[in-house]
Amino acid sequence: MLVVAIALVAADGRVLLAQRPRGSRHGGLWEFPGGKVESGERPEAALVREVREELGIEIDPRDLAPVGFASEAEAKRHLLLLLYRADRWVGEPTALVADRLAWVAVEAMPALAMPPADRPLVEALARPLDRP
Ligand SMILES: Nc1nc2c([nH]c(=O)n2[C@H]2C[C@H](O)[C@@H](COP(=O)(O)OP(=O)(O)OP(=O)(O)O)O2)c(=O)[nH]1
Repeated sequence: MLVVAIALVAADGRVLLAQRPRGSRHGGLWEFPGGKVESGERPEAALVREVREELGIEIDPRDLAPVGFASEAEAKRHLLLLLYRADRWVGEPTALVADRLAWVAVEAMPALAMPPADRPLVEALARPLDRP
């Protein structure tokens, strides 16, 4: 299963997380907005579609930069999760699907309940901030 997700980075460095609806798989956990890539769909096009559906914002695919990926064995399938980042978008993100949204400092993410695959991605996101 190929999933694409986005780290929307605000001017103050905080990143948008979405809380998965209670009752769904991983319900209540905080994640990067995104979703499954459909058959024959370009990953970047899937991400542009997902943020439109879930957040009501528009992103130019040229503003998507790769951060890293996670490869995670699940019970009945294998999850390949690609994380991109974007510093530019049009519109104000709205919780159209998630229970709620929050702008979170990357340093605060390890304390949040997130799906296991997201842990290495949070580290990848934090890495550029470690540089002098
Ligand atoms: N969008 C997103 N999905 C994530 C993250 N981490 C993680 O393990 N996932 C998993 C949860 C879901 O199984 C899948 C995302 O697909 P989706 O959001 O379209 O899935 P869905 O609710 O339909 O869930 P399901 O069919 O797997 O039950 O990737 C993340 O940071 N962002």
